[in-house]
Amino acid sequence: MKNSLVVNEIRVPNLPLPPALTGSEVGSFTEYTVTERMPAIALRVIKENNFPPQINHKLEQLAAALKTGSLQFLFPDEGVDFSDWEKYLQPYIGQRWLDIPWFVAETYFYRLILNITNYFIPGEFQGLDPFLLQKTQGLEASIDSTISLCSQVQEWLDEALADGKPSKASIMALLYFALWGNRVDLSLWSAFEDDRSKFDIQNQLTHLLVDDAFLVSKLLTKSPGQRIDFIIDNGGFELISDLCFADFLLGSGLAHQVYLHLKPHPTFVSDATIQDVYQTRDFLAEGSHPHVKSFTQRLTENLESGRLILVEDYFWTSPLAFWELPAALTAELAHSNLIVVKGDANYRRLLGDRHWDFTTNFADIVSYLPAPMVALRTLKSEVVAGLTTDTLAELGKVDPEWLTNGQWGLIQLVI
Ligand SMILES: O=P(O)(O)OC[C@@]1(O)O[C@H](CO)[C@@H](O)[C@@H]1O
Repeated sequence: MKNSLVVNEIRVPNLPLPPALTGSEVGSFTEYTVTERMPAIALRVIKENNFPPQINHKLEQLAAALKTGSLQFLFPDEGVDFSDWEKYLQPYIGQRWLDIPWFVAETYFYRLILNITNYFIPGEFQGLDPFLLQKTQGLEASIDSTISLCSQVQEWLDEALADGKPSKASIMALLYFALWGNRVDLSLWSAFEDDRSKFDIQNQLTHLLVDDAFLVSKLLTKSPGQRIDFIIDNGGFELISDLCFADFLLGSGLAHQVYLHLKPHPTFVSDATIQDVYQTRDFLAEGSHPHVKSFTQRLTENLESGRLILVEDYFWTSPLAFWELPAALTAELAHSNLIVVKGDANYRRLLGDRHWDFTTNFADIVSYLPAPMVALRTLKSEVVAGLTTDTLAELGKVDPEWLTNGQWGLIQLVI
């Protein structure tokens, strides 16, 4: 962990911290999210569930408060993190949702939805995922892509067995799938259906702002039998892409153990929990395609043997910056040979959701990490680091919405 500072036993970036994003930035995507997208998410919870009127009324009040209102505190519930949230919110109580750091507002917004819907209260709605309908629909919509990906992984595993080692091309392809997972459809496969190892990489590469995929494949093939840790993002096909990647890492011998770090409760609508992994496995096991069935059998074997380990921690649903990782989690991740950080919200956490100059050296910010890390992120928010001025000039010309439309990606490795 080069050039990181130690402050109160927490390693922080050895750079002055820029201000955090807030919803009060007029005309920003952050403002649009807090004033439009988040209220719509709260109202959709009403539509997609059968909560009683008193719960629905509180959800309507929350939706209305986001635009101009002030933060309300959690109603007492039995959530493990209840007292932590009292601490997190202390500096912000009474302030407008728009004026507090966006990452605090957003992580808290989802915790408040669970508070309102009695997720942590014994009774009819305890443990009920308010976003379950969207997660189920996402799974059902990804069947074709899942069959294609499981068939391709089977082919790559057979090749690795025959050649005595996995190909870098297969590792890179799985990195691209893990990156674009939440929008993959069959259009990603090459026009030549019979040669799926070359799925539409040309399109991928033109939309990658930083592509360290080859360097990651070199790191993974340098010494097989490693421990790889995934900081997981969304459920649905993105989770299936991550599970396929883990399947390949274990099946090809590149990894002897893979950890999946999941959310301890539903959040950000589609973020995956341990329960989502089992529900995804069970859903896929019901299918009849042989490659999907063998994938789910290997998944079960890897879970039962302890080669694939599912863990959760309330840090991943907290508003804390990645550099505020608790000591126990830092010590755990220090055992990893590579930490794979998935998605936009986890990337925002890596950077503390702050206004870094986009050309700031990415490694200088995330220098606090206890192991090598690769970020796989499609851009959906106005936070980024590690770009060149040429890239920025080009992007401004070709796509003014490049920061937030999810059409551009990063594979950024920090050793
Ligand atoms: O972590 P993901 O699922 O990739 O993206 C989640 C997210 O970054 O997307 C939205 C921005 O569009 C934010 O509200 C939220 O933080």
